[in-house]
Amino acid sequence: MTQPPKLSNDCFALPRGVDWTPVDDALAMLKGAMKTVVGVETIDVNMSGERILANDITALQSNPPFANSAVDGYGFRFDSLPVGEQISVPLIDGRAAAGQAFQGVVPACTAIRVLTGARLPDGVDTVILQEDIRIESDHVQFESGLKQGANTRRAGEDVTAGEMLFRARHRIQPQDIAIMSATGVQHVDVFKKLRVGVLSTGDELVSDGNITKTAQIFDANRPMLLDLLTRWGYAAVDLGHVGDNSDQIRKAFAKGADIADAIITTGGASAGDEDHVSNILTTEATLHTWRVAIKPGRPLALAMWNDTPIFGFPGNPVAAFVCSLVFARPALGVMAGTGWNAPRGFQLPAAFSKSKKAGRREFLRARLTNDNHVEVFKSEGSGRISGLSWATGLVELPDHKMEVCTGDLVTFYPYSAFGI
Ligand SMILES: Nc1nc2c(c(=O)[nH]1)N[C@H]1C(S)=C(S)[C@@H](COP(=O)(O)OP(=O)(O)OC[C@H]3O[C@@H](n4cnc5c(N)ncnc54)[C@H](O)[C@@H]3O)O[C@H]1N2
Ligand code: MOO
Repeated sequence: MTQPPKLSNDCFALPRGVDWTPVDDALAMLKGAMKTVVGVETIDVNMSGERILANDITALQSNPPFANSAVDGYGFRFDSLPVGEQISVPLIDGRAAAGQAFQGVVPACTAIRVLTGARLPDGVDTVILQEDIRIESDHVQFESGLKQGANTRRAGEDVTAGEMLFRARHRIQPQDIAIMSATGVQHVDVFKKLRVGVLSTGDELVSDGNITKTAQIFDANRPMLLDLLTRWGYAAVDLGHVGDNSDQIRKAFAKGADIADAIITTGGASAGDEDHVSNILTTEATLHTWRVAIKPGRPLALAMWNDTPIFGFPGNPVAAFVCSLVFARPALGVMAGTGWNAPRGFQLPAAFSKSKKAGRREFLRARLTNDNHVEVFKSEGSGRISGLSWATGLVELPDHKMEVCTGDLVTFYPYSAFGI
């Protein structure tokens, strides 16, 4: 009688004889396989948040466009001032305010009222704060000691007309909209939004309404991933959910490939009796990588359905989330036009200790303690969704590492490193 295999009781063990793909190899494969698939459109700059520039952008005018006052005060020509410790110059009629330029030339050795943002009148190159003067007999009086040009902003001191603001492939942030607007850029050429379909699979799932059968659960992955994709600036396409049924899954893939540029599915990715996603992708699509040495997320499929990439992620929500950040994010970035963006992590001391198997990369839900150590969530269970909200990022334990001790430097990626 043949003996059963030795007990592993570790669904993350990397069994002998299976070709486990290291995370870096899977990422390199993805990087090589992806290309930008979206066209270009011209849009108003004020609608361009999170969009990806298709061309370089240069300033159409300088910022500031003209020399102006940085404060409310009094302006004069510096080198016309009388010499001495106490200075007194006549105040002329008129004033310069933001949006209301003074018409005329301020005579030498006189001062004029100026307000913050006012174009510097001709004949003025320096401004004194109103708090530093007194006015007596229509004269502005103050102590010497100012520098020429004080309290003024030079034309173009921030950006000059023609200067490069952003390179193509830059993802536009709110602050970018400010500098483009300030420098007269009103329209930008951006890549059309990448359309990414999200499909949940599993007989147990319920999307809306109430759970009616004893073995049903609410679909957590699809709303999470749709929101994630929206935050990344993509058009998230809800492909709904289908049961563990090959025909339904096949139909959903075909529909998804018609209306989206890429598809993320969750569930059915491992090799169980009802894991139809893996079966279909293995037999009917071009499967690029399968069984990646990562925890969570070991059973994951990266496949091409005709020309449409399908990311087949595990059903466990934590694994679906982590795999989306690690694999889908950079790959979708290439498809959408930003190029491959690896997350930037920080080396910080661990507030935890842990043993792990060599040969697989692990991502744990993590956050920073008050003294900037990295602490991890109490459980590694990849159905423990609440830990994703407890955490403020992920800690990455490298493939080769077997032991992490308190105080060891570990790589912490705040969620913002993944664009969320
Ligand atoms: N004998 C083994 N069993 C399992 C292994 C293994 O190596 N040997 N690996 C485990 C790991 S790790 C994972 S991850 C899962 C991956 O399985 P599937 O991708 O086939 O996912 P499912 O079985 O469909 O679902 C797993 C789990 O997640 C729940 N789920 C699925 N979709 C959703 C959703 N949209 N919202 C909320 N929860 C969802 C599902 O009900 C299951 O509980 O396989 C393990 N088993
Ligand atoms: O790898 Mo499974 O990834 O725990 O949830």
